[in-house]
Amino acid sequence: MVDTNEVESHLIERYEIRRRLGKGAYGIVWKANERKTGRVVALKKIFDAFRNPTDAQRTFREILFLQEFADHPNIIKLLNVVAAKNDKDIYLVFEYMETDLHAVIRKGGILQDAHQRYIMAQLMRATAFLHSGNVIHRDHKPSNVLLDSDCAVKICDFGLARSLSAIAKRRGDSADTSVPALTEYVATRWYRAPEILLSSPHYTKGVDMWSLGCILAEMLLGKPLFPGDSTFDQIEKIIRVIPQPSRLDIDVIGSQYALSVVERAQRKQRVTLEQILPKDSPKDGIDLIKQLLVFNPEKRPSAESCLSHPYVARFNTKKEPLDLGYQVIPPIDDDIQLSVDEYRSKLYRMIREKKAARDLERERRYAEEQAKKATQKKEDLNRTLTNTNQDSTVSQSKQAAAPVYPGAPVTKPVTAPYRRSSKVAPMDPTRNSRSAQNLLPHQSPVIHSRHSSAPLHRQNTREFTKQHDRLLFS
Ligand SMILES: Nc1ncnc2c1ncn2[C@@H]1O[C@H](COP(=O)(O)OP(=O)(O)OP(=O)(O)O)[C@@H](O)[C@H]1O
Repeated sequence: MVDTNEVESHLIERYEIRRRLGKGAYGIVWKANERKTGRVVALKKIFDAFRNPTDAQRTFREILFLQEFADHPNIIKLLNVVAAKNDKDIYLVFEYMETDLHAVIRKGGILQDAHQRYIMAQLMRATAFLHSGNVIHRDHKPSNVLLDSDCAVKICDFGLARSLSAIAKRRGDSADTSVPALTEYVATRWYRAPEILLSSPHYTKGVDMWSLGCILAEMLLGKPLFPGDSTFDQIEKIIRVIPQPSRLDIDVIGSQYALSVVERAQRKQRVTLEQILPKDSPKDGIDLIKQLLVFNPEKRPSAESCLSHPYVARFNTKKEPLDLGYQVIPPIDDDIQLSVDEYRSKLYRMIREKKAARDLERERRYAEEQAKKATQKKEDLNRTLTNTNQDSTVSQSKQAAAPVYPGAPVTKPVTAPYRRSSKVAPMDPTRNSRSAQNLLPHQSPVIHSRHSSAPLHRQNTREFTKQHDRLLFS
């Protein structure tokens, strides 16, 4: 039963709330129908989004990064941001996904080997894209991996994401791409890399790669690989499985406690990954996990290089770019906490500016497409005219070189009428390549039918904004 009191009336006017999808630490997510279009969306209410500077910063980051990475098919699309009338809560409207990886793993028996590989390939692509913008997600875990019935993956929840470029810029040292550890880092313990657990003063893209290793192991195992119930228990569970770190590996993370904690954790009986994982686990899958779950973050492979690993290579068939093309630098220094009001007004301004820039870009692309179409039309028309002239020339007289009418230019003899099929256009390799989806068994038992995913960002954007000044985005 949906408690509609939890959603403000101006949202109810716009969205029909269907059912609750999930509840996280920061908000509730509902499935809803946009009344005007009927499209299915996920509505996330962030409670008291600006309660204190830390929460305000989290809200700010989440929206900022969602906007930056919106164009990747494996990253959830933010369709709208709606401010609550109380100016405290914020509603985020997302494209709807049927389930998440946590729910699917918990049900058990749904994911086959091909699904698991395909999911990993998509996670690697999304992560490579984020990392290309020099951003780390910092909260990769199964409940942040959304899925649909075609096994398409979209990662969500960017509340902990951080820009490495911003840190480097602040330090005036572009080569240093690590983030100083922050006390507010609250990512789920089970997926935390050892350097975070050991309070390393900095961390890198390697933290996401560690979490991806944990996710793959969880898919094979059917339950979390390292379900620690305290920070030390977490370290112990990790250390007894992964290869023993060398002194150099421990020094690399620059944590003052690391050596003593690791030595204490090493007292536990060791166990191999092969002993923990099911007997029929694919060898290449185990190999990928072993590469990702190494103590020294510098020795973990990058997301991009993982895409050529045999476990995922066959499923890496998508052609969308892996590179954002620029580095994301948030307009607010991450280490300076602003007041709640400053965050709020900066956020609203940023959303509006981004939207204006995107509208402009969309219009530019639209104009470009139209110009291309017009040129094509003109060419087609010219071709048709030429053919008509040629045909009539041939049929009117066999004297091809003779002018059709006095003063007309001499037409060349036509040996065959123009036929489109006589010239075969070069094949677009991306169109005919079998997508990974085709390789997969369709319709898994619990992930039901997929909803249409028309290019939503093209729909009625202006109208929405005009309709209600609380609609910040759209
Ligand atoms: N676009 C979506 N489509 C369908 N379900 C979604 C969508 N977005 C989120 N969910 C569901 O809601 C849950 C919580 O979402 P989200 O992680 O964004 O919230 P959160 O409060 O930031 O969570 P956390 O406590 O993990 O930080 C997800 O695990 C997922 O089950």
